[in-house]
Amino acid sequence: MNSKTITCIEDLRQLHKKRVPKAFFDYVDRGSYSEQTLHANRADFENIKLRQRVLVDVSKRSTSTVLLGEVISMPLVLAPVGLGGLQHADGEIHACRAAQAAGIPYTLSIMSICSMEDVAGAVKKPFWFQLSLLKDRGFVKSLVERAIAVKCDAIVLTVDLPVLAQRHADIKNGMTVPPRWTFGKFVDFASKPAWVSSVMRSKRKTFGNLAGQSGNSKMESLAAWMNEQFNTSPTLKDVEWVRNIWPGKLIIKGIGDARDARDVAKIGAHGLVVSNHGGRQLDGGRSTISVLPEIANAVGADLEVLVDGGVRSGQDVMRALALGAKACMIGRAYVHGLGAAGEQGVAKAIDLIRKEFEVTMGLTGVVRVDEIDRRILA
Ligand SMILES: Cc1cc2nc3c(=O)[nH]c(=O)nc-3n(C[C@H](O)[C@H](O)[C@H](O)COP(=O)(O)O)c2cc1C
Ligand SMILES: CCCCCCC(=O)C(=O)O
Repeated sequence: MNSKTITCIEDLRQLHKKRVPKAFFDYVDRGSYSEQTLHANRADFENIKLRQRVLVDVSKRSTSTVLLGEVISMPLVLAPVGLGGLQHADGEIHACRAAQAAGIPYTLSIMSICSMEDVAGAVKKPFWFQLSLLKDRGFVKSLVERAIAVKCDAIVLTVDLPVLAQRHADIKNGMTVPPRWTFGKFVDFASKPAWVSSVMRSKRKTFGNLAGQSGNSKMESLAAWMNEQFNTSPTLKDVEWVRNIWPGKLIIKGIGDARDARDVAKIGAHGLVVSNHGGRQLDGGRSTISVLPEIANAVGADLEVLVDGGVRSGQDVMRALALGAKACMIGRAYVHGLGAAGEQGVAKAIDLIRKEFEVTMGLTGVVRVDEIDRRILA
């Protein structure tokens, strides 16, 4: 990667597309059904106009903030992303290292290729772990115990997958468990030799956290196991159950309605993420940035509100903070960096957003993160 000619997240996306087989790139890039929500997430950010302020001393700016009691270098968190290790060999380790070097939290997906023990053994600081309420509660409990043992900082409990939506591109690309092989796919893989030699040769190719679960070594039984395990429609009682078995910080991810937000505040979660799973679940739903103000109003100071979905720049981070978020999560923005160039690519994605955020602070007349509010919006 020629770091100097990469000037925005879209450049990393183009490089990612060039380097990673189409099925894996589309798995990241695309959304569910007609992709209306995927596109609304972006379009609604672009419609929020910032107010230019000058004649204010902005020579000394700080992007740092406090999130859930921890000082972080900017209001940004890497979101949980399944199958990261198929974008780049040991992808989750690369992403976590880049986040920690940049001073921001990293969230490991339950559906990662590297297990939480693999990541903990390869990085210096604690990270966040994303949990799903699978049907086998004994197994969920064992994941929580493992998260305690590897000293995870927080659990991010994802609740927006009560049923699984369809992603047309994944079906067309044979991005299924087990994968469907076609002649076209072989040709595509052959045109990405660097990816093939690293990812295909990597010893880690299946879901690390699920090792030992129903036939994890056999793709067919893993598919059946996953379909059964994810189809559980959890309720608030289940969230309370996690609250009772996890002693640390708990963040509920996938909230899109003020009623759910108030419920989550009542059961003593520390934070929530306004999220529609990056436009990969409910299609036809509202963008997250348009839902954020009503959720921030509904919970007030009871818990910390994060938002994700469509964040691609430091300007987007400013818009989200102005509308009530304490921080943003990014998914695709960093995975494009991961697919493009591993740890260096993720570091580049974070750095691009950090620099844009810092400049945007200066051009909207603010020097501290806690000064950002609705007044910076036109
Ligand atoms: C390829 C991919 C895999 C994802 N896997 C997970 C996951 O395992 N768990 C989860 O809670 N969210 C998952 N998400 C959703 C992200 O955590 C996040 O909500 C979303 O990417 C935010 O939208 P953005 O990509 O536009 O930033 C995934 C998203 C993508 C793009
Ligand atoms: C059985 C489906 C698991 C999906 C896990 C990854 C994910 O959340 C995604 O959006 O993709």
